Amino acid sequence: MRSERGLLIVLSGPSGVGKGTVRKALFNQEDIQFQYSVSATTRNPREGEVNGVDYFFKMREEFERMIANNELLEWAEFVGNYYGTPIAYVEQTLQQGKDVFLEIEVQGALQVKKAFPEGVFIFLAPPSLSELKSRIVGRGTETEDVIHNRLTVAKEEIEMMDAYDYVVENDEVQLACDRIKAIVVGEHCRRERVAKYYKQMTEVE
Ligand SMILES: Nc1ncnc2c1ncn2[C@@H]1O[C@H](COP(=O)(O)OP(=O)(O)OP(=O)(O)O)[C@@H](O)[C@H]1O
Ligand SMILES: Nc1nc2c(ncn2[C@@H]2O[C@H](COP(=O)(O)O)[C@@H](O)[C@H]2O)c(=O)[nH]1
Repeated sequence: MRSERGLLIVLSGPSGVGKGTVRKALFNQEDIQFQYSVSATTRNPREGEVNGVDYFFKMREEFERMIANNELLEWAEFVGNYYGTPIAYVEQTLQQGKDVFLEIEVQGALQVKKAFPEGVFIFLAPPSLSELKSRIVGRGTETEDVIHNRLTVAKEEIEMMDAYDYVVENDEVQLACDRIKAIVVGEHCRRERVAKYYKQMTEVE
């Protein structure tokens, strides 16, 4: 027995820890049944990124209109650009009983936690700060200034780890994927057990 609404799964963590890499690896696996929520952003597309697949790329004015029209479940300004989660897709998909997967930064994840405390909040942690730095530098997509800013923010974000339900270390991509899948299976089982016992108890009365 599955609960009627899907689970909202939020993967978050500092820039460069490997959220995008782990998310892509997860979605390449055949047994994955989560639906990925594509975010909106005002940042410029990186080489190879496709509008509507990686992000919905927006002008600042368009994004601000989305904020004003309450079209976003959460949004944040991160190192000079807006990022946000379109609410309509998330609501419709959860309503259809499907699990929705968000990959977002920490300010946004904390906003989602307020709106959807029943979500599953996973903090992806680097093996060390020096490894985080080499990953973000090694990716080669940011200027030195942006790297410096992202690392400064990362130190503050790591302090928010405690607000999450789970911490998953991204030492190896496949291991991180396996841990996330195990968390989701465990959460479904836990919620189904609670629903079953709740039904039994209320039937007795
Ligand atoms: N487990 C891992 N071991 C080694 N390198 C990794 C691992 N996971 C990701 N990386 C590398 O680290 C870099 C950053 O990864 P990625 O872009 O996925 O991070 P991110 O958390 O999505 O960053 P951002 O928040 O800035 O978008 C990439 O070059 C990626 O290949
Ligand atoms: N609060 C939100 N953060 C988001 C969203 N989509 C992506 N992100 C996060 O932004 C940073 C930077 O991303 P990048 O693609 O420019 O490297 C990263 O931590 C993403 O996870 C969102 O909808 N809301």
